[in-house]
Amino acid sequence: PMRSVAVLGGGIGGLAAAYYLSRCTRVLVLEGSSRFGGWLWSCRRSDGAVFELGPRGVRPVGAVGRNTLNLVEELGLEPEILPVTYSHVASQNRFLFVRGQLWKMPGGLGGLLRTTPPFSRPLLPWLLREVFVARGKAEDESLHSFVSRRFSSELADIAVDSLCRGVFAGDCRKLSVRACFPDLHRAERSRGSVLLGMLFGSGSKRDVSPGPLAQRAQRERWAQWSLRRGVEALPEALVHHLEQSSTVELHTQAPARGLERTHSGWTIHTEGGELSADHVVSALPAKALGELLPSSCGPLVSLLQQLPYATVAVVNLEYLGSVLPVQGFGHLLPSSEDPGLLGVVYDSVFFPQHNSPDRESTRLTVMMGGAWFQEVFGDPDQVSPDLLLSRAESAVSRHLGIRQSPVWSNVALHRDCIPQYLLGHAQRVEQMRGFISDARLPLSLVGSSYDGVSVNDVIFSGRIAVEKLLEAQK
Ligand SMILES: Cc1cc2nc3c(=O)[nH]c(=O)nc-3n(C[C@H](O)[C@H](O)[C@H](O)COP(=O)(O)OP(=O)(O)OC[C@H]3O[C@@H](n4cnc5c(N)ncnc54)[C@H](O)[C@@H]3O)c2cc1C
Ligand SMILES: C=CC1=C(C)c2cc3[nH]c(cc4nc(cc5[nH]c(cc1n2)c(C)c5CCC(=O)O)C(CCC(=O)O)=C4C)c(C)c3C=C
Repeated sequence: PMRSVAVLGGGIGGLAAAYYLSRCTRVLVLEGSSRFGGWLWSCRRSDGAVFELGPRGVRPVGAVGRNTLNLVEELGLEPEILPVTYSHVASQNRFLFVRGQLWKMPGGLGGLLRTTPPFSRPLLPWLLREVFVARGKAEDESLHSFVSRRFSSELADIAVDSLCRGVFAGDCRKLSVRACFPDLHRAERSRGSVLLGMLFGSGSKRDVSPGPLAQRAQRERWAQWSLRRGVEALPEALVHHLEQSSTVELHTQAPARGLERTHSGWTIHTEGGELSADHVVSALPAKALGELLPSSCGPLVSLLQQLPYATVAVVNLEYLGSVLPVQGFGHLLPSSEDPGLLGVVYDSVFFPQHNSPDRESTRLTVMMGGAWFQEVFGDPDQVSPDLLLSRAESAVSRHLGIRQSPVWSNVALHRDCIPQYLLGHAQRVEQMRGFISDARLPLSLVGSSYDGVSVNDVIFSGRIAVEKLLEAQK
């Protein structure tokens, strides 16, 4: 029988797993750093302004989106929620910076029928042609190759290249379509076409029934949401909830240093001594788990070590007044335009509630590096924050014509913050889980390293792991 579970890692994945576990067993959460939340990190200035250092918007769509909203409601966070609807200018206007200019991404039927630069042809004929393109034969394929084959290489070079930089900070020539956009892969497999998959469904996995908040999101057509005190309020509410429970113990500054198999489970080595647990839920980055496992888990360790990560520099800037020449969610750059500069988010457009109440200002976030970090900026340990700040300021000036200097800025270097699901990722994750099941290891894999990187995916991974664990106990 399972009497205790140790959750390693107190990011959103670990906290979500602890939340779902706390109803049925004793839980110990070990977080290595001095705070919970991992990459969910909101900088709250004393005047009330909020600047996001990590994620800034969560999408309410799909089973995973509904699941997060159900959690938000259960935690009593509904009064804190800041929705952005589909009709909002931030959802309608998405920009690309190509050949030295900003272009609005085409939308609606008119956008599909007309030639909309930077594309050289209307998009509709490419979409219609896609229905007749034969299924791919390979087990997995890069996103660039998938979109070039089924749509057009121009769409892959510009739109998909930029999109992958704005979600994975990664290179679409190396990222896996099956792992990064499983719906596209499934649509081709089941319907023979992405378009037909979108129209008629592609046999997606589990569903989650919407609670009242998720129903409200559907009714009001939310495109994304945040919280009044920033997205970090979500892990904070989870911690607060878990602290009330007599069966949960939470520790920060408690990094796991090693794992050893025992007859009934694991011994966990920490700086403060040894702990035991019947089951371990790892919500650590894969490579951190790889460093903890014993030599008997060699094949699993080698699979965990094959997952690379990208480093992103995040520069938050505040300008006095309303200085943007366009309104929208932000702009992305394809790698051919400027490999080191991923894009700029126009934070004050979609969440003006995070502006300082004392002055009218424009808040922007410049994101740099990603899969190109080393090539452009060199060793992350050596790069100076001043250089990153000046690259960010000059991008804002060049892309948006904003000549004034920011009145406030913050530079953060997020080392290895986002896993890169390269070709074969999904098969490797299957092999990892196969090894765990064959070796009967009391171990679950949760977090952004395996089944999706969005906040929604990571929370859902915690829920699924707990459900599988409890099913196996029956
Ligand atoms: C800049 C940026 C922007 C993003 N934007 C969005 C967005 O807009 N929308 C969205 O949905 N997603 C976004 N994401 C993705 C999302 O934020 C992450 O994928 C998600 O937060 C990862 O959560 P996690 O719990 O899996 O991992 P983490 O947050 O990495 O948590 C892992 C935890 O484990 C701890 N740890 C490490 N080693 C040990 C050890 N040995 N012992 C104990 N603890 C240890 C770490 O300190 C950390 O707290 C963004 C990510 C970044 C970096
Ligand atoms: C480290 C990874 C990410 C970088 C770099 C990044 C840059 C970036 N993002 C936007 C605007 C939005 N991104 C949104 C969602 C989103 N972003 C990331 C990661 C990075 N973004 C993830 C994992 C997600 C979640 C995707 C999902 O499937 O839910 C959103 C909100 C949703 C939407 O409207 O699409 C916005 C807005 C810009 C402009 C940018 C610039 C480099």
